[in-house]
Amino acid sequence: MFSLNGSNFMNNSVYGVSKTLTHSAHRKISPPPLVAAAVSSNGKQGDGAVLMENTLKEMRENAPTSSVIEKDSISTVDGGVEDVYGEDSATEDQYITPWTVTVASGYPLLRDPHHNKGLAFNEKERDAHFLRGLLPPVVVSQDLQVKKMMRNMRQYQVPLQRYMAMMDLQERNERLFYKLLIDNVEELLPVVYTPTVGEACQKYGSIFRQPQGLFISLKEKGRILEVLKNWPEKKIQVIVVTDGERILGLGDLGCQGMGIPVGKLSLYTALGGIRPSACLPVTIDVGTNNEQLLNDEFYIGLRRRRATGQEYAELLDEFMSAVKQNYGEKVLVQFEDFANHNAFDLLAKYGSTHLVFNDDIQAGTGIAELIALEISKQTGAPLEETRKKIWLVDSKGLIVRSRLESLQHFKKPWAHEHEPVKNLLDAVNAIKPTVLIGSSGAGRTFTKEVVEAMASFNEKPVILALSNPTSQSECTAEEAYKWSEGQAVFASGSPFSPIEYNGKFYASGQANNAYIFPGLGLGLIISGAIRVHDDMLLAASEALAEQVSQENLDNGLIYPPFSNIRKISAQIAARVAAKAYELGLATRLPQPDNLVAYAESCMYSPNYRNYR
Ligand SMILES: NC(=O)C1=CN([C@@H]2O[C@H](COP(=O)(O)OP(=O)(O)OC[C@H]3O[C@@H](n4cnc5c(N)ncnc54)[C@H](OP(=O)(O)O)[C@@H]3O)[C@@H](O)[C@H]2O)C=CC1
Ligand SMILES: CC(=O)C(=O)O
Ligand SMILES: [Mg+2]
Repeated sequence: MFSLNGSNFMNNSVYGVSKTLTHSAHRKISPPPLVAAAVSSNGKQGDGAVLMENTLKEMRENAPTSSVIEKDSISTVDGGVEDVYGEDSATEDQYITPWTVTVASGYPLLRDPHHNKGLAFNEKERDAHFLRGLLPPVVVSQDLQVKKMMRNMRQYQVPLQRYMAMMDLQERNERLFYKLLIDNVEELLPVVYTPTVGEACQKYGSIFRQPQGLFISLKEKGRILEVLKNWPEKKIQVIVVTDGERILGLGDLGCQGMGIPVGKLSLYTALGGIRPSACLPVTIDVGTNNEQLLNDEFYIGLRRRRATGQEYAELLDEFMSAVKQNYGEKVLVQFEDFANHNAFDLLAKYGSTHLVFNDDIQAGTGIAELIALEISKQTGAPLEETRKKIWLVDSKGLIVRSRLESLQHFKKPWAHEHEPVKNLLDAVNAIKPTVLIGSSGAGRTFTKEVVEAMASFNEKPVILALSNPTSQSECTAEEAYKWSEGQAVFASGSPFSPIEYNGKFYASGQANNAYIFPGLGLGLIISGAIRVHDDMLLAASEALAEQVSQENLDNGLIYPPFSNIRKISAQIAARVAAKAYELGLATRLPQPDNLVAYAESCMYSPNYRNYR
């Protein structure tokens, strides 16, 4: 049976060979095990086993005899360890072997984020896994660890410090990281995701400590399959990939965009229950046109201007082919934060050959298309008619018929008959919309006059300021409520704290694709879907809308609280999976009777596992 739930991997089933183990765990070392299992998430032998066996062979040939090892196991006078493999004594021009270390127990176990439990290792585990003395005597529960981490986290005044503390935790103790995130999702989402992740990407070069995710640059052209094989996990189910050209509303951050796939995938796990080992963050580095980064001595990416045209297309094509070759037909690839001059082409090109979607454009101009599709579905009116209910404004003003020739192709369906209107305020006054959605990436474009106009012809104007991070929000929650005199139903891409206006509290919602993609991804995976269809996105939106209670609506909230997100994701996953079966795009047969229960049963739990 297919299961996403945790891993079967137990430390005892994996033999590890490490120099540290030689010294700290076994005073008399037994010969290296004859069979080395490459550590894969399910405990089975992966491709890496071959590499591991080669390393062992090499190690045996180079290793000292057992008598030397016995001598070696005695600490030297100054408390250090003897240089068994000659690494320390080798001069800089001599070659040394980068020994492969797999985790079995002892010190490396404490350094392995996938299995480390810190002070939560119990007495039995401390004995069985050579941890005695490596930890102070106290044994604590995971809940107490969460409590302590949250207390520490709240002491940081600067959001970026919280982000770095969370990233450190992810690198140190993965399950604790996810437990923290799941149990405190409303408080920590703004830390690992928007808005703080935006600042982290801007400063990624300076705060860079441990590499996260896979960096594929033009240097790797012709070798991308090899690069994918360097990634330690073999059973990848979701890839989030960016080329860093449109990071939130912050523009081109080049290679430093990596924070986004890392953050999105942590939400796939925390919010959607996809196993962390099944997630692969990727940044494609084709250069950057950001002069500031090109001149920044700490910039981590290629120091060249962006590749375009054929050079760009070939790299992306090699990547997409390698992904399919390495992980199969059913790996989900989410394109993230590509500039729209590439995003639409990539989606069109790979939509029919790969399991791909783009949560920006399928929720950007895509928002308009999905709303039109949904109205058409609910009313039976033709799509061409329902599109006419939706008007778009770009940097040049209202999108109208007379501009048709000069419009990018994705704007053309929205060019309706109307005289030209140059700015948003005039457009709002001319169209008198009931809902105003901002995804301009340009902060403060919903001015006082615009909000007042919305409030003048709507009892409850719906105002959605989707642009991220907070600095790019079209208006703040306070502005929306104040300028509309408390009438607005407001939600924003990055969260705002509740606002007090005229003695009343207004809590706004977070209109963010994070509600959708984790559940969508889970639904695609549990059904074994081979393509993403627009109807699946609609099914996901409908499932989300059904989670909004009357109480939420009465409080002016058009989104359910994030605190229920795992239940919401299971509902979304079930609806997406059902749609995949209905459309004949599901390959995991037979269809489970109860898709919600099945989705829930597949979700990763961050609770610690017991080790034999
Ligand atoms: N909340 C969420 O879940 C999501 C939020 N976003 C956010 O949306 C923002 C935009 O992303 P994306 O659509 O990919 O960006 P793009 O740059 O592709 O598109 C921005 C659009 O806004 C228009 N625009 C820019 N400035 C103005 C202005 N002053 N007045 C009117 N229109 C303007 C541009 O016009 P022109 O074409 O003429 O240049 C363009 O059509 C980002 O901040 C991103 O973070 C994105 C995805 C999901
Ligand atoms: C939320 C998101 O995907 C964005 O702002 O780009
Ligand atoms: Mg995005």
